[in-house]
Amino acid sequence: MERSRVLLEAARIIRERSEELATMETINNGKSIFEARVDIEISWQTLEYYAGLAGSMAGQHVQLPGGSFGYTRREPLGVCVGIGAWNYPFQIACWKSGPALASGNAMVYKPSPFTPITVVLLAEIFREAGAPPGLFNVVQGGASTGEFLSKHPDVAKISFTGSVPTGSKIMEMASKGIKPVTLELGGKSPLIIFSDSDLENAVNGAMMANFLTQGQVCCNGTRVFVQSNILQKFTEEVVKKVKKIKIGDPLLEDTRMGPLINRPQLEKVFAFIKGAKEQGAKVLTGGEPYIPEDQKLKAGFYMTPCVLGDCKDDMTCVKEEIFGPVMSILPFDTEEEVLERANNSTYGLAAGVFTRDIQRAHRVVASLQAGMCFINNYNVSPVELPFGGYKKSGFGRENGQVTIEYYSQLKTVCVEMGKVESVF
Ligand SMILES: NC(=O)c1ccc[n+]([C@@H]2O[C@H](COP(=O)([O-])OP(=O)(O)OC[C@H]3O[C@@H](n4cnc5c(N)ncnc54)[C@H](O)[C@@H]3O)[C@@H](O)[C@H]2O)c1
Ligand SMILES: NCCCC=O
Repeated sequence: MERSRVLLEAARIIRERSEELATMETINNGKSIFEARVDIEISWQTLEYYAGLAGSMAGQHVQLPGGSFGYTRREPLGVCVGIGAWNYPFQIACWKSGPALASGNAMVYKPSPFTPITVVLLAEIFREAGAPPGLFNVVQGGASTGEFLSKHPDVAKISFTGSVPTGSKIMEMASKGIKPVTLELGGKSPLIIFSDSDLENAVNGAMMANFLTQGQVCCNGTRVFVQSNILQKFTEEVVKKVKKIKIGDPLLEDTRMGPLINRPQLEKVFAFIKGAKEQGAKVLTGGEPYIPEDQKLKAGFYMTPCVLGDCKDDMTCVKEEIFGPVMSILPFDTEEEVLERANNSTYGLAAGVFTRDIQRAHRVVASLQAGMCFINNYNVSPVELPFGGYKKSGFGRENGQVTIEYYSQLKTVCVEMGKVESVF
């Protein structure tokens, strides 16, 4: 209950300072203030949710023959390391620290060097909320700092959010110390639109699946499979909407797309688009540098959101995570065919299906190889639901009750009420 009170107070402070924190997050990352507000809301909800679970952690009592019994205790792991990506800096820190602290651990958190600011505010908030000094710590730095933390003998667990190659290195380092890891990695998720869908809903779902945070979202549904008989109509509607996305100063109320995180990321996205064209895809809209009129924004890393048509499954833009505002549209004919193609990926973070046929919706998600599946929506993140990947998208979960298991260990106590029956 003591942990719960600290988390609840931290959530209250975040709520109270939400406008300031959202503004700082926009400056930190470049996402629109509109989206940053949602991130901050999800963040305080996360702390509230785990505050609720903190007081209810309990073991099991098990009766054994002869009056003997056993019981289990759920115990903290110790010092947990959190290593975060730059796309959701404050929210990722809350997704990790909420369950870690609720379970009785301490945390050392390393944000991405591209977004170092807001997690420091989170550390101040935890202190103000009554967390003892040293319970939640921030260490700034890049790869070498992450490696130092991952190899440190005093660290009991590593929770990592980032790319597959770095995740693989983290796992290797953790294996040397036999440390548990949670890996929240990248994705190339399928979004399947059946022709019986509510078209407007499906188009809105595809927009949500591709263009939040300048397309730099791990679970984005970037492989949009559309049933052939609605391909033309769907594509026209998507392109119309994408052209209307307001790009510009992310601190302005009506902006929906700010700059990408940095120059290398922007160049990487352009290289994917160039490669897509060379492999035969057609740019239906966007994919160009965008120079805002406002003088102070001219050096920003802006681009116009892009839709690619005439895509094929074996194109690089369809197989690899782009991590930018680029949607690839792929036609399909049958359910069986689309399932096979959707699952033909080394990733398995998320997937979505739009259909009015309820049986089909559940049948399809049951066959999708993805940890987070959406039916008739995409990219909503309720803290009550576990989030995480299959295959190379990682393992372990964030959010939901199950995450407590990833931040604690189970001790079993066996109690003898009779005499020891020695065989010697
Ligand atoms: N599954 C999820 O929940 C989720 C959420 C957000 C982002 N992501 C993924 O993250 C990637 C983008 O983020 P990124 O570019 O920051 O990823 P990244 O792997 O380059 O870096 C992530 C973090 O790891 C640190 N790091 C880099 N090299 C390291 C090393 N050798 N040892 C220890 N730490 C190291 C970085 O400094 C950063 O803090 C994308 O692939 C995206 O899909 C996944
Ligand atoms: N909605 C937050 C998803 C985090 C992945 O990038």
